[in-house]
This record gives sequence, C-alpha cells and structure tokens, in this order.
Amino acid sequence: MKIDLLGTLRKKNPIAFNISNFVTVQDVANGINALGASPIMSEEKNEAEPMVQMADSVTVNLGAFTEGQLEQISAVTTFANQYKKPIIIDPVAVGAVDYRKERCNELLDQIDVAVIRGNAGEIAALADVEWNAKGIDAGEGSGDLEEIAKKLAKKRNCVVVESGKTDIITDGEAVVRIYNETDLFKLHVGSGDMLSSTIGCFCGVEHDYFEAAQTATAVFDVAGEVVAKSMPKPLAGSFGVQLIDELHLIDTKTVEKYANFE
Ligand SMILES: Nc1ncnc2c1ncn2[C@@H]1O[C@H](COP(=O)(O)OP(=O)(O)O)[C@@H](O)[C@H]1O
Ligand SMILES: Cc1ncsc1CCOP(=O)(O)O
Ligand SMILES: [Mg+2]
Repeated sequence: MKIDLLGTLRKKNPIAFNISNFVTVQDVANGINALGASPIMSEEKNEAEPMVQMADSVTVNLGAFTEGQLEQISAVTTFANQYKKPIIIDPVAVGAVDYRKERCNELLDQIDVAVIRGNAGEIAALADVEWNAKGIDAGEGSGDLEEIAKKLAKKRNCVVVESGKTDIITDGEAVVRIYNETDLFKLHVGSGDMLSSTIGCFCGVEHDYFEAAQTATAVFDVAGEVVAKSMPKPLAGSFGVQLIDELHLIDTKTVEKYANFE
C-alpha cells in the first residue's frame, strides 16, 4: 500500500469537485479540506465544463438527487470522461430504492468510472445480487462479500470499495481488506460520504485508482479508529467533529503504525 500518497496529497492540494447531498455536504467539505484537498461543490449544469476542467477528480454522491439534477450529473460526468478526470460514485441507498438503482445504472451505462464506493447493500444491488438493504445502511444478506465486490468491479470495469466492518477493495482480480474500524462510524451519518470523497481526493493525485482507493480507505479508517480510542466516552456528536480534526492531524507514520490490512 502506498501510504506516502498522503504526503503527495498534501503537497498537491488537489481540487476535489463534489456533487454532494444536502445532508452531509458540510462534513464532506470540512473533512477533505482538513485532510489537505481543496473541495468545491456545485449543483449548476451551466458551469459543469469549467468545474470539471479545473478539478483533479469528480465525486458524485447520489444521496439526495432530484430529477433536474440528473441532467447536471450527466453533463458533469460526460465532461469528466472527456477531460480524463477520475469519477468516483457513491450510490447511496440504491439497494433500498429501485428508482435510485435504475438511475444509477443508467449513469454507469453512459460513462466510465474510476471507483464505486458503497456499503454491502449498495454494491450488491449494482452487482445484481440478492440482498436486503435497509435505507442508507447495508442491511442483511448472505452472499460472499468479496465475490459481490469483484462482480461489480468486473461488470463496470472499475475499482470497487465495499465498506463495512472490514472494507473490501478490489479491481475485479486482486482484493485488499482493511480491518481498522470503530462502531462510531455507524453513529455518524456521512461516514460513508466522507470516505467516498476522501477516495476522490486520492484519485486526484494517483492515477492507479486501486492504490488510491486503498490509501484513502486506510487513512480514513485509521483516523476514525484513533479518535475512538482517544475518547473517554464513545459520543456520536463529538466523534464527527474529532474525525475532521484527526483528518487534519493524521500523518503517514500514524497510518503506517496502525493500518491493519492484507
Ligand atoms: N459494522 C461496522 N463496524 C465498524 N465500522 C464500520 C462498520 N460498517 C462500516 N464501517 C466503517 O464506516 C465507514 C463508512 O462505511 P459504511 O458505513 O459502510 O458506509 P455508508 O455510511 O455509506 O453506509 C467506513 O470507514 C467503514 O470502515
Ligand atoms: C441520511 C441521508 N439521506 C439521504 S443521503 C443521506 C446521508 C447518507 O450518508 P452516509 O451514506 O455516509 O451514511
Ligand atoms: Mg452511504
């Protein structure tokens, strides 16, 4: 794993264009800004081209899109392919709502993406595997998580990050598992969105998106674990704030020391 990409990210301060959702946009912006990237958000179709041109990566979060916004998402992602900017997709709740899955699949049919990051319920839905997703959460299922992630990576010819207690990252062939975790991630709405946008930042500085996704996930998971261990009491609200603090403070040595992966 290329943990020193964290240093590269801080040196380059990549512009991370995010189409976010109204629920978690501020945590996403502050999280990746603290980490060392330069976030910019937009919902306006008419500025899609210059936004993409100046960005190093484009992260599209499908958490709360409207019908009108689909046109903007289509324009942005088409420009991103044209200008060769990596696209990261967060398919929020596509396992729970068919409308979302259909729109997401239409988008994925139109464009090439670098990374899809979702929980097991979302990844299973896009991989056409039976699963009982629960709203924005992973829900329950009995399928083999690695096989599901690989199936989607092959189907969409991209890297897949399937988050959960263990995070599974695959390019369709190789698989890396990251074991760092804390239950507090589940108590903070937006943990997944922040992870997807963190992956976007690293894809903006490393063209090997499999490597970028691994480093991003390790940095994010270790940051959460370090915060959880330092808290005298596990408090959901404070965790959200301290996670942003730790994304600012975390260094390569800390990630090297605590990252638990194979
Ligand atoms: N059961 C769990 N226990 C501990 N950490 C988890 C668990 N599920 C997910 N995480 C962590 O939470 C973060 C967000 O992932 P996840 O909750 O799967 O995304 P989402 O919020 O989109 O559902 C990741 O860093 C992941 O490692
Ligand atoms: C609650 C909610 N509703 C629509 S998007 C969203 C945030 C989802 O955040 P995450 O997937 O990171 O938990
Ligand atoms: Mg999510």
